[in-house]
Amino acid sequence: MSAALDRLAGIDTRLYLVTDSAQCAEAGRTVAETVRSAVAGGVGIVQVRDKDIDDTEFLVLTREVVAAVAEAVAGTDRRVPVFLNDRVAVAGRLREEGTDVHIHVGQSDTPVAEVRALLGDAPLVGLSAAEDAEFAAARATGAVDLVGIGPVFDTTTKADAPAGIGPDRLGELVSQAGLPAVAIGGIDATRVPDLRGLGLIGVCVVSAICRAADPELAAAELLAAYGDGGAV
Ligand SMILES: Cc1ncc(COP(=O)(O)OP(=O)(O)O)c(N)n1
Ligand SMILES: Cc1ncsc1CCOP(=O)(O)O
Ligand SMILES: [Mg+2]
Repeated sequence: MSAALDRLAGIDTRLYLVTDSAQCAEAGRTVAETVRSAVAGGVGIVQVRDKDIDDTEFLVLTREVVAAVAEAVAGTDRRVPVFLNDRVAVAGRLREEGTDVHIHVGQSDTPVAEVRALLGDAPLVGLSAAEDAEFAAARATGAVDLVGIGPVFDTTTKADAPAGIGPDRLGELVSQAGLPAVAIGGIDATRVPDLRGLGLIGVCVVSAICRAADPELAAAELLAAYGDGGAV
């Protein structure tokens, strides 16, 4: 666990934004504008997620997001990593160009060992996991930096998501995980207090920021409600 935490050094993991291009557009903003504002409000990790565009469009979108993060952190010592959802080939292309991007994969996506074979040791790798066998397999690879557990609450953002597991079950899973863990699914500022003290390194949101009238304010409110996450 401590080796995995070492690889996250310097990152404020408490608030992790996963982007949704359609939700940002409905709110009247680009993804990049949303990310710039949310990072200014305190988001410490960004994941680019869009299931409706091809790799070329995803490459362009990710470049915009990387630039938005750089603008938001300019003049500070903040390290705000950008993860790509699935798209290992796009991540490889960006890394070859010298852009420091990272990868999040699910259980049905490119296997973690393959991600490492393609991208090497440097990028952070996140994996969705929700049961003991998945955590054990993740630990056995020695290649997973953090796990995403959820949905913790019901969500409409991810079409194929199962029902929320609730904070109590989440707490059990976090203690089984043996890896740094973030929670995802249906999280907003009213629910964040229920996720304190569960041993998480942070919470992930999509709609709570992408649909917000003011992403900077939404991020600041989420962080105020989460605080230090509660004593681990
Ligand atoms: C941080 C984080 N945790 C979980 C997920 C879900 O990933 P996955 O199960 O691969 O589902 P899709 O996001 O690909 O629909 C995530 N994206 N991020
Ligand atoms: C990508 C993903 N994986 C599990 S739930 C989810 C979507 C979470 O979206 P929201 O924060 O809007 O409920
Ligand atoms: Mg996936």
